[in-house]
Amino acid sequence: MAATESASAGTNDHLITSSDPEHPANHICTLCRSFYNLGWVGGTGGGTSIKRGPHIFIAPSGVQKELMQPHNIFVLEHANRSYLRKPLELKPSACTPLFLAAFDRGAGCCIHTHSQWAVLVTLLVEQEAHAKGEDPMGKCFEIEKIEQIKGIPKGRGKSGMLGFFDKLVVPIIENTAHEEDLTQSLEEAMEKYPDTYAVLVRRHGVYVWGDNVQKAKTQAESMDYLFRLAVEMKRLGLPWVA
Ligand SMILES: CSCCC(=O)C(=O)COP(=O)(O)O
Ligand SMILES: [Zn+2]
Repeated sequence: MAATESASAGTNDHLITSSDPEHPANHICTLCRSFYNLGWVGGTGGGTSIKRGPHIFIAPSGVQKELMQPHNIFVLEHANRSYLRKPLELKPSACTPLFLAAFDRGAGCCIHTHSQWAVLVTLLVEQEAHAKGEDPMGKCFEIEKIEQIKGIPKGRGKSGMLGFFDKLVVPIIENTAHEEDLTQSLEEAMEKYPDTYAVLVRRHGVYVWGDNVQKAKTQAESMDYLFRLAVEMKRLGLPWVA
């Protein structure tokens, strides 16, 4: 269902006004500043969305994500996809339908990064498939026996985290000309790999989500650590799986 605008979308400043640093409108701005410093959301790419109660908080599209202020944040009613708050002269993030795909499946926060490590991993998986004479489409990034895998949960509806001897499998989808056109293939990957908390986008980046902000952040950091390590392992000729 596409998002629509409610009659009062220009007002409702109370929805984004709080002295609590963990209020989603404040938290999105703080997180994006730290993600910018990690190289995740530079050049306006990438972003973060948080769901609290019935409301989804969304950054504007095409803005410098590290400079956003709470008054720039959109608020969407999850149940009927209608905007309760729509800052004038701004458009909601093009990632909104992708964030919604994660929220529809129970996530509390979704992080989209343009990390170069994520992009490189998608290229290395593609290169390896070509080297074997295989079709890279539908291939996943797989890695095992690395301690940081323990930073990723076992799966939706399962308790606990992956163990050292578990294999982490992250599906990869093909990029499209427009961010929103990724939605169908992202949802297909989510259905095909119901345990995944991340989907890589070839030559683009990664979507990582979690039950809440803390978990999504931990998972995004763990994933990025593993992507970076995987790139360095490949450079050294070390295999990702035994
Ligand atoms: C140079 S960024 C291109 C768009 C993109 O991939 C992205 O993640 C940012 O989308 P938004 O609409 O949130 O600016
Ligand atoms: Zn993007």
